[in-house]
Formats: sequence, C-alpha cells, structure tokens
Amino acid sequence: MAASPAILSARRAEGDHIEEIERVLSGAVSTRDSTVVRSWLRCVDEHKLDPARPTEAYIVPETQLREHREQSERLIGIARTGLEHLYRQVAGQNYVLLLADAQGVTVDFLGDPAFMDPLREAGLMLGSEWSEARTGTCGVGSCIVAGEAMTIHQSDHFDTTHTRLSCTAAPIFDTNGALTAVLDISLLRSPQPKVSQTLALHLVTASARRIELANLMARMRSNWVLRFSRSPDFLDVDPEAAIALDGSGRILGMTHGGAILLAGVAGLDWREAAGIIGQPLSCFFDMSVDDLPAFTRGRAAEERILFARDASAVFVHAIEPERHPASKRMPAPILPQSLRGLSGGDSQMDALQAKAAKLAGTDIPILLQGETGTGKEYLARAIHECRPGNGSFIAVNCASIPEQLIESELFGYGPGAFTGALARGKRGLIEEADGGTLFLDEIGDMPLALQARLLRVLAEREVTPLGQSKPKTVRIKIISASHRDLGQLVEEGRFREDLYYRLNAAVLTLPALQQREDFDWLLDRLIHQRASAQNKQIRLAPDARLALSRHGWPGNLRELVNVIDVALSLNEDGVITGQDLPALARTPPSRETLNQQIPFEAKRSKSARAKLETALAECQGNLSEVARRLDIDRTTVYRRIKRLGLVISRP
Ligand SMILES: Nc1ncnc2c1ncn2[C@@H]1O[C@H](COP(=O)(O)OP(=O)(O)OP(=O)(O)O)[C@@H](O)[C@H]1O
Repeated sequence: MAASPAILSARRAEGDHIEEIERVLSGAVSTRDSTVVRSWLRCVDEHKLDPARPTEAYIVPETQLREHREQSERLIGIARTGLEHLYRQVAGQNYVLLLADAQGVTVDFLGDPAFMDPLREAGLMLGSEWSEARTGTCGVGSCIVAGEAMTIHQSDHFDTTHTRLSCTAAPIFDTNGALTAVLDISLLRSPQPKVSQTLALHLVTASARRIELANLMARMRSNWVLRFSRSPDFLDVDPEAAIALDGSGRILGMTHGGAILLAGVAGLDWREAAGIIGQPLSCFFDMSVDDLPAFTRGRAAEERILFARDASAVFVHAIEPERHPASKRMPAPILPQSLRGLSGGDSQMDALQAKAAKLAGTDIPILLQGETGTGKEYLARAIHECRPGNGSFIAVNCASIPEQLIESELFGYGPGAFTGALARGKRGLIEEADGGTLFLDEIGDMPLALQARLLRVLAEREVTPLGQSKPKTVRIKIISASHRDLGQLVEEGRFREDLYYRLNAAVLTLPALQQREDFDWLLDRLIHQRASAQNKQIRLAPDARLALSRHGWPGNLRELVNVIDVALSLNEDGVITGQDLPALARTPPSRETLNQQIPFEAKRSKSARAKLETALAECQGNLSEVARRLDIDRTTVYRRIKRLGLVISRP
C-alpha cells in the first residue's frame, strides 16, 4: 500500500535532518546555534549515536525513579513552589514543566492532565531520562553538559524521534557550585521560528535562579547571606546572585549568579568557581565580616553599594544569620524612608533612629545635641520629611541673626510696629512654619528675654506678632539644636530652666564621627552620594581608608564631606588614594587640638579611647575580658580597636 502524503513528508524531513547532521559532521558551516552544533558532534564522537537509528524516549524503572526522587527530595521540595509559579506564568500555552536531576532523570513534572497520553508518548513524564548520552541533543541533556540555559527547538534535536518538540532548559546549581538539576519547559507543538521561545528562556532562567536562592537560604540560614543586584530597585525583591558566609567572613556557599560574580572579580571562568568556597570575602570585595551589619535592610537599597576588587560596583543586601530558625522572630521596626539612611549599624545611631521615628509623628519638641557638624540639621530635616502634611521646614540660626532682629524675625510684626518696619507688617518665621517644622539651631544663643516668649509659644501654641494684641494659633513641630551643653548654660544662669525642661523632654544626641562604629559604611555612603551627584564612579584605596579612619574628625561629618569633595576633585583614574586627601586627613590632630576644638561629646570619645587602651593593657589583650569590663559586646570592642587604630598586644 502506498504511504500517505503526511508519512512521505515526514520521511523526507527525517532524510533532510540526517543529511544536515552529516554535513555538519564533515565540517560544513551551519546556521544552527553553536551549542547545538557542539552537541551534535558530541552525540557522534562521544556518545556514539547514529542519527539514522532513532530511539524511543526512555523511562527508568519505578524502583530507580524512587531512588532518584529520594536523592533529590530536598531540592524537589524547594523547587516545587518555583515550578508551580512558572507553570502559572505559562498557563494555557500547553507547556509542560520538568525538573530533572543531574543524570537527566525527570524527578518532578507539571503538565495538563488533558494531554497526558501524547505527553507520555513523547517522553514528557515523570521518570523519563533525558541525558544527552541516551537521547542525543535535547534541552535537559545538552543543558547538563554545557551548564548553561538553552532552547533545543524542533530539528535542533539530534534524534528524529524528538524533532516535534521544543525544549527550553536552565541549569540549577548546588550551593557548592555543582550542577544539581535542570528546569525544563517543553512544548509538544510550537511555532516554527525558534525566537518564539525567547520568553520561555527568560522565564526558565529566572525560575532556576530563584530556586537556587531558595536552596541557599534553606541550607545556610544560620549564616550570613549576601544578596547582589546590579540595580537597587530589584535588590530586595529579585536579586541576581547570593553567597553565604561563615562567622569569619569565608565563603560557604553561592548561587550560580554568585559564582559568576565572584569568578568575574577574581578573573576566573565560572567553571573554576568551586575553588572560591572557603576564600575570605575580602579577597573579592572591599569589605570584611564586621561591615556586614551596615548592609542590612534597615538602609535604603541604593545606599548599600559595594565595591569589588576589580573596581566594579554592585548593590548588596546582607541578611543576618537566623539564630532560631524554628521560632518566629519579631519583625524589625520599619523606619520611615528619610530616617533609614542615618545609620549603618552604629548602636547609638540605631537607637536614635528608632527614637526619632517614634517622636516624629508627635508634637513633642525635640532637642538635638551633638558637636558641630555631627548632622543635627540633617537629622531635623529627616524628621520633618517623615511627618505627614506638606508644611515647610523653617531653619533659624539663633546665633547668626543679630539679637535685636531675632524677635521680629521669629514673631513677625504688625503694620508700623516700629521705626523701619515694613508698612504692611511681616509674617514671622514661627507663622511661616505653621503646619510644618521650626528648626531653632544654636538655641543656646537665644537671648534670655526671647526664651520667655518662645516658652509661651511652646506652652500655648500661639504667636503674637510685635505691635499686635491678638495671638494667632500655630501648629508646629519645634526641633531645637545646640552643640553646647544646655544643662551647663542653665547652671550658669544663661538659659531658662523652664524652657530647658520643656525642650529636653525628648533629647537626641548625635555621636561624634570618631565614635561611630559604622564609620566605614558612612564613608562609603558619602563617597557614593557625592560622586553620583557629579556622575562619577569612585573607589577608595586601602591607604586612604586607613588614613580617614584614623583621623580625629573634630569637624565631624561636615569636615568629612569637605575632605571627600576635595578628594573627588584631586583623584585620578577614579581611585582616591592617600595622596588625594588634604593634609588634615592624613595627620591625626594632636590631643591639644582636640581639647581646644571639641566641647563635651568628643571629650567623651577621647576618654573612650583612654578607657579602651587601659582595659586592653590590663586584660593583656583578651577581648572578651575587655568587653566584660567595659560592658559592651566583643564585636564592639573589636570595631573600636580597628577604628581607633589600637594595637592588641598579648603577653
Ligand atoms: N547622615 C548624613 N548623611 C549625609 N550627609 C550628612 C549627614 N549628616 C550630616 N551630613 C552633612 O554634613 C554636614 C554637616 O551637617 P549639619 O549641618 O546637619 O550638622 P550640624 O550638626 O547641624 O552642624 P552645626 O552644629 O555646625 O550647625 C552637612 O553638609 C550635611 O549635609
């Protein structure tokens, strides 16, 4: 009986396919993807397969399937959510999903039950083996050999049995960098052009990445995990890569993206990445394990930038070790956006941030204390920004306005209130701030007589302009600031006690820069901020970082910002070295200079140094003993030693 036209056409297609493979084997140039060509060559040279001898899909016996599934049990559990999510994304398009182990055996499967028979016939089912050695070029098998995502579309398949299928597969790597599984998404019938599967390739690659991440988190949750992204926007929601670190900062595990990233920094091919396990983080990035707290989620993602040893930059998200995986932890308090960037893990600043967040929403006056340049006005603005409403932030420097003008500036005046006044009168700054925030900087310099009037505003929430009798009600948040010790001014009779008690109901004290435990974080953040404002990418050389961390910083953040700005202008090739730092930053100031320039806070810092030096000497360099004696934790002792450039001498 004569064959039907469909059978004849199928035979012709098979003949053409075999001829094409033979041409490629004889060295002819092919329009196929290079991954396909390489696989065809392997099929003949290594696997000894013959394109003229098609073989049916192979399904492993039940007992073997059970063994394969048992070995992959943990991964199947972790991958299941990813599989289901991907299946929903391609719902209604007749795709089937396969999770195969490293031998190519399908250990999990999701497909439309309505098509089970044709799927089974094509080998798209639980237990089917898709190794390249058995099946020839195919999505799962060729992905296992190449270790990369690919689409094997229709006649890309080596064996004519499978040339109807279109299979797109992505590898899943274990935390030690070994290929452990393959995620495959296949179609029984697909449109002719291979580009029709481009989206499938993206989806399957993204799903494999997420499964690796979930696997890393599940296996290494009792360790630090660092997640990476080139974009701050996706850092916290869909990172590109992740690594896990032990307590000393050595790499314990990684996702494939992590392996590619670290190998790239070290100038290696990712296939050599297994040697990365056990290496210290500092080999790859300008950071140590002590810096990890500065990269946790409390900071805005765009501020968590990290510089790699090859001068590239990446955004990071550090996740603290889960100490009690079984118990649910208390969720971390969510800070308003404007307050988030204030601390990089400094214990004093962390507490200050939390307190500021609580006070911001109230009408309680806040007093900011701290040396000059520690960021009092910056903090006041941040508090204002997290308040609801769109009132203005009005800053008044009580030390810089001439004494005779302060009253009229603050309270305003009515028409013709005094000689030289504007005929129509003038609104005072207190009224300007109505609905917003009045920031009274250098409140210690406010004349005594005005202090009484200010007290009335605070008590009665009313302001009476000069020359007027009718008070106006105002709703303002008052934040005052002083670098002076207001308590001492009260003792000296230069500041009203009643006003002092009203103002100091809520005091936030900013630490001196030299005291801050998050100095490195702050430094990197400021460099990044200042550099990006000038569209520059800048890295800090280790000698410059050392010089900066050892400087005394009497001018605090203001001085640091100035030093950075100068260094941004002086540096060459985008690297700030010791040479780019002005003399001030290279020579630590003398004790005399510190004593003269710094009032109360930094003296505390100086004595903190002396205390630490004494404790170190008396405890003979035993950090745990020092920590107990100073009643701080060991990590803080270590950070302070580093910051102050002290040497631990042991007997
Ligand atoms: N958290 C911060 N992040 C970035 N820049 C900051 C931060 N805090 C302060 N700065 C910068 O440091 C400089 C000094 O800050 P600010 O004027 O707020 O200090 P201050 O304590 O109010 O000083 P003074 O007591 O002299 O008035 C400013 O340029 C400010 O922009």
